[in-house]
Amino acid sequence: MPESQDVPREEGLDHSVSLMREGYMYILNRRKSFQSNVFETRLLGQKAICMGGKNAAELFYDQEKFKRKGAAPKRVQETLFGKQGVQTLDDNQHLNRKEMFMSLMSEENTKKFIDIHRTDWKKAVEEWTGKDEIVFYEEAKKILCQTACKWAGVPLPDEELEKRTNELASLFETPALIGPEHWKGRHNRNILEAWMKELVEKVREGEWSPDPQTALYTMSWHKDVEGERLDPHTAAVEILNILRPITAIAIYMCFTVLALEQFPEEKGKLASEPTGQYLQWFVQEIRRFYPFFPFVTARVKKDFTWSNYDFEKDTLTLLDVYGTNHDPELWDNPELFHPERFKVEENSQKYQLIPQGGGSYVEGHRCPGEGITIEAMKVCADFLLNKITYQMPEQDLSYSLVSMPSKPKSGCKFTQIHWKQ
Ligand code: HEM
Repeated sequence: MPESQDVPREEGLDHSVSLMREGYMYILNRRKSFQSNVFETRLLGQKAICMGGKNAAELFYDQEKFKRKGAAPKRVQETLFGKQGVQTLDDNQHLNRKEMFMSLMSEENTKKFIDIHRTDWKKAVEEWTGKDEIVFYEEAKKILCQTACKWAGVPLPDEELEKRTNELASLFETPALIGPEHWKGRHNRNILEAWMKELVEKVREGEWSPDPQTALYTMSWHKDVEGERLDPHTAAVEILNILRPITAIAIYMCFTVLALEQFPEEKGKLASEPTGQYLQWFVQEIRRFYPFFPFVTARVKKDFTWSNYDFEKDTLTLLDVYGTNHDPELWDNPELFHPERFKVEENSQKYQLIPQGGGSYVEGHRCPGEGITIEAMKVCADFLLNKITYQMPEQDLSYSLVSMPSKPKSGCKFTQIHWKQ
């Protein structure tokens, strides 16, 4: 599909309803029917540009051309992101904040994360073996919430685990819902921010001393571009920017279960390749193949022309994340689950495989948690394949391409869980 000479325009007053109705496929459907990787439409009562593909991703991550200020819809800020977080910053302020996140992702800290996570998995499996049935999604969220809090230096008594897991999960489960279900997410954000704010104040007053490598310590003492400490609310938002997405890896873990169920031949391939290379490809393919983020948003920073199209300052712009990962121009048989496609290194390129954003980690808005997401998924695959046996009773494992975020409908029920001998 060309970045068209005449960028097509979707006629009509507003297409927000179509976006909700078509979900992950909204942009790709139109890119295909317009035969163009860029088109203009109207969303949320304003003009919007939608684009997808490798060249569009490269353009979208050009910090000179796009900004994030004012780009996230209110319902997303009030649940998923929070206000004043790194997602909403530009230029030096963003760089300063992003360096703070990246300082947590060192090799040593990643190793610490993996060790904690393995321990939490073992503890959880001990409990599962005494139960008739578990819903894997619910259990994975608890394991991840526990790991996230330990790794971030946030104290979490066992009796609060379920409550905090549910609160954190509602931040990513409710942004696209309507009515009371959505308001639950907003309410829980207020509760969680108050919890984190109190902890930051305790750290600053010397009442709680987390390890200096942790998010709680780092965000409590971080200084912004003016050399000032973050206000406690902003520090709280950023600590939640660690705890929430780690808990959300449960969705990818469910898709890991599903991939092993839908494509059982993968088990043999994973078993016969001891170096871990195939596991890396398998995890990459899960992140490419299954839906998570449908798109990401920005606004045009200043007027510019690209492929004969005039991008006007402040126009809302959506980059098609799901559609780029399923783009027939970039992927052979994109609807085929085929981990071997990652043998070709270019396929992991920074503007092609973009389930967690594209471009640079430090200068751009690409997800800083990509590395630990991949590691957590590998730990999960190792437990499912090598450490435990389980049965999956009859259940609805289908997933929707409309509800966001999507996951297998049953949540993946397991019975007869045992340690592998
Ligand atoms: C569950 C799997 C995850 C998915 C699907 C995911 C996806 C994404 C996406 C699509 C973006 C936006 C990129 C953009 O705006 O251009 C993002 C940004 C971000 N993610 Fe993740 N993420 C995941 C896990 C994580 C983890 C584990 C962490 C932290 C430990 C994390 C922290 C962040 C932060 C702080 C940002 C904002 C970065 C910035 O604006 O500079 N994410 N993620």
